[in-house]
Amino acid sequence: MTRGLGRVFSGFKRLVTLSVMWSMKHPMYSVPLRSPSVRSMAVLPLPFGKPKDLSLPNATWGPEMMQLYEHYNSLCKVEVEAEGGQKKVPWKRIPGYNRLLKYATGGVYLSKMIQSKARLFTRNIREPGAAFEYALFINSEEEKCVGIWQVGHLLEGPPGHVHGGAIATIIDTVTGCLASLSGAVMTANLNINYRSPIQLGNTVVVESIVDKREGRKKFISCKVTSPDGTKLHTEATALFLSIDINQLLLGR
Ligand SMILES: CCCCCCCC(=O)SCCNC(=O)CCNC(=O)[C@H](O)C(C)(C)COP(=O)(O)OP(=O)(O)OC[C@H]1O[C@@H](n2cnc3c(N)ncnc32)[C@H](O)[C@@H]1OP(=O)(O)O
Repeated sequence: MTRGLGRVFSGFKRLVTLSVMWSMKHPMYSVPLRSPSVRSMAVLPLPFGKPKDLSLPNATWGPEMMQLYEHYNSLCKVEVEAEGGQKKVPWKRIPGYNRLLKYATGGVYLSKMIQSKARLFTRNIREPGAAFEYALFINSEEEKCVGIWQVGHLLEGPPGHVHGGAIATIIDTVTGCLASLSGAVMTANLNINYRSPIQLGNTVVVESIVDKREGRKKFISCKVTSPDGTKLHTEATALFLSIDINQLLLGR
């Protein structure tokens, strides 16, 4: 039974992987996938339901998180003048899902059944409010990404405060989202200065901008502050390299 299902899954593996990336329109995979086979696969229906957007307010969001969400969400409705007298809405909220890939190729120790349960690291914990609650907003005109994050009790490092690795995850996600605006990337380098600890349960704002580009390289900087911007928690710089997503997925 398991073997039979495995065979069905492996047949669907590439199809679903690529369809999901396509259907979710995540900036990380926003470049059109060009091979004809990929294009035809993308229009086929998914064998599972529409993914739930988790970057929307839930009952665990505190007042600061809600205020920030409403602020950035309202920016997503503001039109600005673009070239040729056209109107544009530069801010967009990035929907947040449990996973980007249903069936990634996986490493040698990952069975096909387990692969099918793969989840985004930041969406690993199902309990709302327990870990990372977040929403990402991107401004493609200014090449800027802002993340609002409420950090739950399961992210404890030093007593009562957020683990440095969890902060690195937050920074990697926000800077990675910005870097992947024009195609798939991988983090090559992440350089973090922890300035002041973040209390568990607090909300922080993560702002990132593109500093420089050089060929495949994107240099991005990032700041993590309190919601009113008065307290600096963390500063970071990151280097992202654009990659061929097909090579990554096929493990070449
Ligand atoms: C919305 C959700 C977003 C989440 C984003 C999450 C992103 C991630 O976490 S990615 C996971 C963590 N990252 C990884 O696992 C990456 C592992 N590393 C790799 O795969 C590869 O080393 C990779 C892709 C970064 C670069 O490899 P490759 O494409 O072969 O590049 P390579 O030829 O070695 O180097 C290209 C250039 O970059 C430079 N470079 C590469 N790595 C680095 C580095 N770490 N520091 C500085 N420069 C570097 C090289 O010196 C070279 O420079 P130049 O062209 O001037 O000579």
